Amino acid sequence: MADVKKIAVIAGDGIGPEVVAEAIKVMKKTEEMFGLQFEFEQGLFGGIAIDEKGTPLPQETLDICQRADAVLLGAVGGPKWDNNPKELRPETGLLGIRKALGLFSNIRPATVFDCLKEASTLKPEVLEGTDLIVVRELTGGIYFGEKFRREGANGEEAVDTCVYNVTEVERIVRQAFEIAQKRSKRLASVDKANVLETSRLWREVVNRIAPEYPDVELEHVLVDNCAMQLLRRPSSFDVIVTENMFGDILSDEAAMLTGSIGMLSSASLGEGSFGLYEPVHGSAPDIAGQGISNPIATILSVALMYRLTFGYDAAAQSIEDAVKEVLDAGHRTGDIAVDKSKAIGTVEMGDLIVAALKK
Ligand SMILES: NC(=O)c1ccc[n+]([C@@H]2O[C@H](COP(=O)([O-])OP(=O)(O)OC[C@H]3O[C@@H](n4cnc5c(N)ncnc54)[C@H](O)[C@@H]3O)[C@@H](O)[C@H]2O)c1
Ligand SMILES: CC(C)[C@H](C(=O)O)[C@@H](O)C(=O)O
Ligand SMILES: [Mg+2]
Repeated sequence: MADVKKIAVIAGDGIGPEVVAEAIKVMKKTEEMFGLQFEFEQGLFGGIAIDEKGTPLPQETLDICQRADAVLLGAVGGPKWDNNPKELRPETGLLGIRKALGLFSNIRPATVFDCLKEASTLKPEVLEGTDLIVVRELTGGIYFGEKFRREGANGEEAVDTCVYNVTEVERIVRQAFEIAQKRSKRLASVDKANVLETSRLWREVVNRIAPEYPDVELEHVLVDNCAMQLLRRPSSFDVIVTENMFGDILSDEAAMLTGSIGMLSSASLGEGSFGLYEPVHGSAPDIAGQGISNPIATILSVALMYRLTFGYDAAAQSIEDAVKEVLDAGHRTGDIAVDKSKAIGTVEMGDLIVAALKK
């Protein structure tokens, strides 16, 4: 039996609780099969925490996360809280937890399953061989810079500042080079160095670090061009490293290569093995409560947790193989179904993946 690992579960809003329930089902099955032991502790987070505790990230939820070995997060947000002031927005809780836990590195793999090529809006031949990772800086940049309103010469103005220091760039870029070294050894650093000072600093740091990784082929790509090349030649990318906001946008774009945002898992990491694992998608208010959301992004996030935090590689592989087997057999939730009339629900997809797990 492996040691007991503490998992903080913060399911959040909208489809968050639905997809997290399926991921926990998978974790429980792998406990039996692989001799793993988890202790789950639930915390209120996001809009539901605003409603019940008056803040999106209650201290007790942060405490649960801080005493855990890993965090499993669903999603936050919804129209109910969209007009709230900043400190009473679910998204502020999400940024707060990333910052409080020091999770500066967000790893978002976009792997195209062969059998899902027809689910993408792109031509199958363009997608052939696409398997990339977006490494997104997660605790800096415009998300965390000073924000304020002021009275300008022409009336009210809003200001968002974007700040990066050398240390913040160095640590994420080193991680990206190291990830690239373990993969196809190609790194695309994405910036807007033709316009932004933060991007010029970013590029300088990348160029200074690059000689330490001579086996990795480096290209600099401007973000607007990258957005285009992701659709034109997605399979030529291996690891993409970029700042916070560019990474947010490019990872949703990369999701469309896989067929749906419901397929994209993520790991948020700091210096040690502790990590927060969540699907890339949001709370999907348009489909919440209908039992039709795709739980695969969250289930694949568990596989990332097993590999990156716990080193449970066999159990991680079993989850990834089970997902592939279920998709190969033709089972689809609505977001990835070509024939929507044959789509299955969230719980059914979770059950099929649990049944396909093998030791
Ligand atoms: N990490 C997070 O918690 C997170 C991430 C993104 C957005 N959000 C929040 O979620 C709310 C909704 O945002 P949005 O609509 O821009 O993005 P979204 O990702 O929630 O939804 C975008 C579209 O993708 C679909 N979709 C998303 N996940 C799906 C799944 N698992 N299965 C099937 N379809 C899925 C939705 O139905 C919707 O049509 C907002 O409040 C936003 O701030 C939260
Ligand atoms: C909800 C929002 C704050 C968040 C982000 O922009 O980081 C989301 O879009 C994501 O990609 O995790
Ligand atoms: Mg996003």
